Amino acid sequence: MDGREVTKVVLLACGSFNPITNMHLRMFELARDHLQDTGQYKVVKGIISPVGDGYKKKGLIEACHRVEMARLATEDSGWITVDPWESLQPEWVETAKVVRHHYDRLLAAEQNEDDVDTVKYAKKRRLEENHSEDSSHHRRDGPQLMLLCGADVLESFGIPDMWKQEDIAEIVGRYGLVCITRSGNDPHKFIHQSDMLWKHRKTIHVVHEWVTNEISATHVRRALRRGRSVRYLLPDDVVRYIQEHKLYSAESERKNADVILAPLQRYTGASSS
Ligand SMILES: Nc1ncnc2c1ncn2[C@@H]1O[C@H](COP(=O)(O)OP(=O)(O)OP(=O)(O)O)[C@@H](O)[C@H]1O
Ligand SMILES: NC(=O)c1ccc[n+]([C@@H]2O[C@H](COP(=O)(O)O)[C@@H](O)[C@H]2O)c1
Repeated sequence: MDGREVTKVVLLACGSFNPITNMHLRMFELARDHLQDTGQYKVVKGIISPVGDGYKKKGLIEACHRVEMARLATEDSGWITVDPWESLQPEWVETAKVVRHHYDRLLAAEQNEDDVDTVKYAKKRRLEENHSEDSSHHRRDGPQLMLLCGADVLESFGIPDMWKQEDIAEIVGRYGLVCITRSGNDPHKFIHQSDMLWKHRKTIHVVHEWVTNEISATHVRRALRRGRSVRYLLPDDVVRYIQEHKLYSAESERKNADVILAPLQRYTGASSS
């Protein structure tokens, strides 16, 4: 240690997790190693937040199953947990709102710890109230919340009408982003080509996954539909759960097939057919 302060970090991953794969779990390990290697951060918790049914992505099975599979997958982890809040919302929730929700919960937990120390709490509250987009989050002495995602999600920031610009600015500027490379994506180039991401490049941590690992949930669902083994792509308990509940068939893959994805419905005013 060189005397620099170490910031505690909570990593939040939002996604379909349809179903959760070993790669989703590996993302957390890669991100933790990367951040801790800098000597600036200590990752204290990981949160998986499966999206709600209102997201209406093609083939998205019921949230209760996706949450339960994520719970089974993380049962043995000492630091990764599943949070069902987002999955229980009746409508799709924008990711910036999900991040805010978890940040508020972290603040509330700190507040409970600090209740005895009113001077310290008042100071912290003042810092929060005077926050600017860029800095308040990093001045707190409690854990910092960062969004964890794959490079495909970072590159989706560039899809017209998919994300609000102010949401992107809030996520990368106020909280921070950890992005795992994925084959077919070039996050460094993407950041370089975006003025907004370039401005916030110091709070975007790109983690290079050298062992190219293209496990995707799409690939897993396809294998299941065809009666192929998915063992070693998913935790054994998740494989058993899928078999017991007969999840993922040609029929489940047709779910939402004719529906416009919720973010596009919201921003373009388009309605589902
Ligand atoms: N192989 C991978 N490498 C890096 N990131 C990944 C990988 N698989 C999933 N992720 C990331 O995990 C998060 C949740 O992903 P999601 O549930 O959409 O999985 P997915 O495999 O991309 O799903 P689908 O194939 O259904 O689109 C996203 O941020 C996504 O980028
Ligand atoms: N505008 C937004 O906040 C926005 C847009 C698109 C996707 N997302 C989120 O990104 C994640 C993407 O998941 P998938 O890769 O499974 O589609 C989901 O958690 C979804 O809610 C957020």
